[in-house]
Amino acid sequence: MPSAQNKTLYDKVYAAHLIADDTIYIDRHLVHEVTSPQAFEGLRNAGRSVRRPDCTLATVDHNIPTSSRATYKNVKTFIDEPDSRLQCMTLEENVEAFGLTYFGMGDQRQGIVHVVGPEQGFTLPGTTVVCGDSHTSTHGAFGALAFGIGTSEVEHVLATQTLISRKSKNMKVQVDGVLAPGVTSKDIALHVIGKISTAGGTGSVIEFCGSAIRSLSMEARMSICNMSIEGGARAGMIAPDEITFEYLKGRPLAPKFDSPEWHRAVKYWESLQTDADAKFDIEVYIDAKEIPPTVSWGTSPQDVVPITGAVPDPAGETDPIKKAGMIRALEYMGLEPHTPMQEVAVDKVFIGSCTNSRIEDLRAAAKVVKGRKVAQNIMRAMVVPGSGLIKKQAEAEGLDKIFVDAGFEWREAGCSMCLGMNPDILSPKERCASTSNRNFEGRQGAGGRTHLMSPAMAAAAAVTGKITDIRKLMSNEYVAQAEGSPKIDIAPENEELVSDEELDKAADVPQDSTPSSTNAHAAGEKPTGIPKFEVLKGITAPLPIANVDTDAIIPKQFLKTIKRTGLGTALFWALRFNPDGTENPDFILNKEPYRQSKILVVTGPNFGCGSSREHAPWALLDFGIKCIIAPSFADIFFNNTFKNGMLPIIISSPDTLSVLATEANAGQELEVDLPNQTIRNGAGEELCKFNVDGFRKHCLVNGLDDIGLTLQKDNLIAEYEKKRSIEWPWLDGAGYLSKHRKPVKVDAVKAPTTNRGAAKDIADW
Ligand SMILES: CC(C)[C@H](C(=O)O)[C@@H](O)C(=O)O
Ligand code: SF4
Repeated sequence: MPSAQNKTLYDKVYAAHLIADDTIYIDRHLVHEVTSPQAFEGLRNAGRSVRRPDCTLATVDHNIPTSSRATYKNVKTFIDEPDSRLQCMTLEENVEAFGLTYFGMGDQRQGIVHVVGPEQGFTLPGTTVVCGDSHTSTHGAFGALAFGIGTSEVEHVLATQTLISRKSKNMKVQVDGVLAPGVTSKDIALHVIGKISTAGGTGSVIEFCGSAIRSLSMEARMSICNMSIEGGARAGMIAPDEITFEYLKGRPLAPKFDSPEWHRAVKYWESLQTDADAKFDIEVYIDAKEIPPTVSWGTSPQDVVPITGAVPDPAGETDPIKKAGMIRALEYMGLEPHTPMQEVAVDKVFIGSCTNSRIEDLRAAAKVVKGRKVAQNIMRAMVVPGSGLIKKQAEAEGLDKIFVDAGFEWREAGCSMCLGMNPDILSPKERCASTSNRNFEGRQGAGGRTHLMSPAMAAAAAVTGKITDIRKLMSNEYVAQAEGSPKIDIAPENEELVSDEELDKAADVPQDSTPSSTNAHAAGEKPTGIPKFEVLKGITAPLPIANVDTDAIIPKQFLKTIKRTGLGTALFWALRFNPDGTENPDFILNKEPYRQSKILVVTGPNFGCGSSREHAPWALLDFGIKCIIAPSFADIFFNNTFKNGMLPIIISSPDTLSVLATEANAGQELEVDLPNQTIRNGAGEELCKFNVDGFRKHCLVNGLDDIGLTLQKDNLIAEYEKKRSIEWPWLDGAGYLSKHRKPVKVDAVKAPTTNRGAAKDIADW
């Protein structure tokens, strides 16, 4: 452990939240409709309450249509797609039943969860922030330790306000110097990922530092931290400074500006700097002037080239797994090696997502678009602001008019075509210039082709009809600022909000309840169960693919369920099935004996990268696969498997992996013995040993659910909360909740009548 003088920012925030044995306190929990239904269901089944409703903020973003809300009354009548509607209605029932602050579709503050948190001042320096969403890394721009979690962990945080989180490695990405004109924080992010790869940050928390980073606005910093998950990192962080404090001034959920509490908070926030002699496990140095406007060519965020570059040639790649991946990516993307990127025509343009949908992004795009028209060949160009308040701000500045005059659609806030869980999708083979963060196969729609780039570059592609070097369209006034622009109210008294009395009535709130008294069940808490894992013997399927992302393990259309079961048929959907729905006979799990597989041996690194969707392990489990062996795993996926009684095994020796893959290729069974940490062949001969974390092994072998175990530490959690109230009083029950709602006791939680149509309409509040 580093001494008091040589700590990184991450070391400091982690240490300040440590309660016991890798258990950290969570200050801020953001919730959305996709990854929460099963977590709330788990709470209900165990009779548990939400420990800190005052530290929890919910909104809908992934499933909602981005069409005009002029006729909006409620989600039940507004959302056509039944599964999307069900997921949003389920969230509304849950926030009502558990007494949580919620920004619904009728509320101007609704938006993408990672846009809303910072905008409201819910995200603060030095806090721990989690959400059932991989891009929670965004909030690290404030010097918060912010990371995505799976649904089981969402349940853990709701119930305990803590998380079991092992200390990660410290990684530094230092970018010094001045960015060249036309180069934005999105280009920094893409350039860094191209350099370190999508697995480069695995097991690490990245601190972004250096003069180029310091010069960035908060919004630009958020775009970089947002994409640190694409670099495989657990989280990205930037030390707070004057730019951070300036951004937080006047935010409704931040300490009141210039109050004694504000000054106390700023003093603390100023201490959140990496000490001069702190050591990092990994260091990456980049000269800002070497970063060009950057664009992706393939199906992984690491597949990037400078805008002046060309599509790469797999012929030059010697690693067989990488070469096969490149060939597949080029075929999927419909690109020929050596094609100059600027000759690639696009069909659609998407400006939005939690990476690039903030006001500065829209201003940068509008500057390029102003006085120009969307090119003839562009079938659809959309601007989707990240929140209702950003939309309002942009309209006050007249940006909507610039976009609409040019031929863009001006939409309502949501995730939209970033992943297309709502109606905004690409058709097969359509090519999109997108400001989002992921270009995985099928990400924006089955068969759709995504090129990642900055908002200015996407705007340039819209007006020229092809991928374009932004520098060709730039005028001298190109700056991401709007001097003297009108300021809108970011804490509007929302007419859509129902009255306090109605809220209290709706939640049946006991007036005397306090946050720390909500854990009515804590004292007698017994650990409940997950399936035990001891010895697993079975057919093992070989998978020689690198960077298998969770979108590939289970695509977005299957995330709309509110259950954990029945996802086996969706496993590896695009690999297993042809576009016409027939089976792809070449895919390993469609062959005998692999249809019966219980184990997967993956020979490429970084299995399970990308999204935090726990649907990925649920789908594997439902198919029958309980153990995955791979050279490395993405962090969130790795955690999620254990929570479901599954065992991910890291085998980093290529020779050992090849022995296991040979058995698998021969259709032989393997035997995984967890108590003895041994893998044997079908005849019982030992092939290798493996390592596993002691606590995780204990939970798996004994079938223990760690929520129950954590709740046994209730006195430590309560003690920490007392200390937190004294040291950082601004983190308690502030803002909207204290104004509108009180937390609920466990026995006041009413199970909703049903998750289906019979449930009563719930207005936004
Ligand atoms: C739905 C959610 C689990 C997912 C994530 O974790 O990232 C989504 O936001 C995405 O971008 O793929
Ligand atoms: S990455 Fe896309 S889908 Fe995921 S939270 Fe951000 S905007 Fe939504």
